[in-house]
Formats: sequence, structure tokens, C-alpha cells
Amino acid sequence: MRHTVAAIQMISSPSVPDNIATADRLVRHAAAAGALLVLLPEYWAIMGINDADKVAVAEPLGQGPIQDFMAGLAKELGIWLIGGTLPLASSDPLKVVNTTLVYSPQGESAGRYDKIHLFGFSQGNESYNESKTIVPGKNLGVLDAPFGKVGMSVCYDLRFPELFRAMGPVSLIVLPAAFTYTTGQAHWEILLRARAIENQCYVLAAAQGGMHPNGRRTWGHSMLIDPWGTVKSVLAEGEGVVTGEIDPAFMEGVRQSLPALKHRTM
Ligand SMILES: NC(=O)CCC(=O)C(=O)O
Repeated sequence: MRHTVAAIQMISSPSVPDNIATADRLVRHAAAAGALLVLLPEYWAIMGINDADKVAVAEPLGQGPIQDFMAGLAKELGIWLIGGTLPLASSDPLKVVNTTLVYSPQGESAGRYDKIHLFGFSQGNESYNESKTIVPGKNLGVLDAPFGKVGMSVCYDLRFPELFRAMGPVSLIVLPAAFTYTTGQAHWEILLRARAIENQCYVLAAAQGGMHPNGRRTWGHSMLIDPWGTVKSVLAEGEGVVTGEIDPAFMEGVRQSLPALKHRTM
């Protein structure tokens, strides 16, 4: 049976209430288009003026306006909502955990993944060092959805194929992201398609896509890719929704005609 999924693209700001209002509007749009599973982007709840701004709005696990919003919306719309990333409080008062929380159609907590690989990049005027404000995760995140297993990853994780191999066979990889314009232009699509091709599964990537109030420009290009590596739908820039179908029969066909997953030797 085919299932519709959706990726939300945002241009998040420093205002959590504004970002919640935008996410609310776009997730409702995705659900009205028939999406059973909706993915928000990395940093959807806050893209601060300074990296440390997210520490001030970090929530303890299980309480706070960001988590209340996600749980309530998943239940109201009857969808699986994969909450991109939100800042969770960590044991270090100066840092957060950059976390994906999953809510079931009943609005219950159904999964968690803390971003493992923290982005670092320095070129010309551009410089990023997530380890200054984020504590890295340690555990894989795999959840059971109606169409099979879903492997969770976040943004810079995309560059580490061993993470995806360690998940075991999954039907769908989700990747909330905030790729930079510079690195996205060069690497985003090719890396996403490689993960889909080598793991013979669907890849759903929800991105930040535009110029943010903090002066950061993100690449966008939220997309759904099928197990053959074909881009099924994409949104280049700006806020919006990307939808497409997960077709387990198509995935099985790819795995049978090209049994590369069975031919692994290590
Ligand atoms: N937030 C991130 O992890 C950004 C990753 C990125 O832009 C990259 O090129 O990798």
C-alpha cells in the first residue's frame, strides 16, 4: 500500500511563537494533501540571531510549548509528526541537545534521535561550530511506521554513510536539515541521492531554505527521493511543502532486481 509523506521547508527566525505559527500552517497544508507522515526541518523552532539563543528556549524532555504544540497537532491531524529538531535542555547549562522527537497519530511520544555529528565549517566569512552550543547524541534512531522502518538522521549526519548502514534495512530515511547555501549547492542533492541508492530506500529531506534574520542563507531543496535515486519532488527555495508517495512494492522491485544489500560483505 502506498502512503503519502511530506517535508516542510521553512526559513526559521529567532521567534519561537512565529515559527510555531508557520509550522502549524504548513503541517496542516501537508495533512490536507493526504500526508500520513510529516517531517519538519532542523532548527524549525528557532534559528537565533546568535547560536547560543537556543539555549534560552531549550525545553526539558516532555514539557514546554514546542513539544505541546507538536503532540497536539499530531493528534488533531492524526499524523506521524517528526519534529525536525528542537533544542532540549542538556546537563551542560551552556549547551542543548539538537533533538528530533516523533509523535504518533495519537499524539504520543514515539521516538527520539539526538544529532550525532556536529557541523563545523569555516571558509571566508562563513564559520560554523555547532559543538560550542550542542551536546552530541550517541544512539541510533529507528522507528516503526505503517510502511516499514524509518531511520532518523539530522543534516551533517548525511556526510557519514556508516550511520545509515548501522540502522539496518529501512524503508525510509528522514533527514531534517539546515544545509548552508555554499555547501548545499555543491553537495546536498548528490549526498541525498547516494544515501537512497546505496540503502535502496526512500529519503525524505526537510530543509531550511532562504535568508534568515541572522544573515545565514540556507540551501533549501527539500525533497523526496525514491530507492532508485530519482528525485520525485523538490522545493528549491522559500517556505512550503514537498509531498510524495512511499511505494513499498517499488522498493521491493529495486531490491530484487539489484540485490546490492544482499551482496554486502562487511
Ligand atoms: N546544520 C548542519 O548540520 C549543516 C550541515 C551542512 O551545511 C553541511 O554542509 O554538511
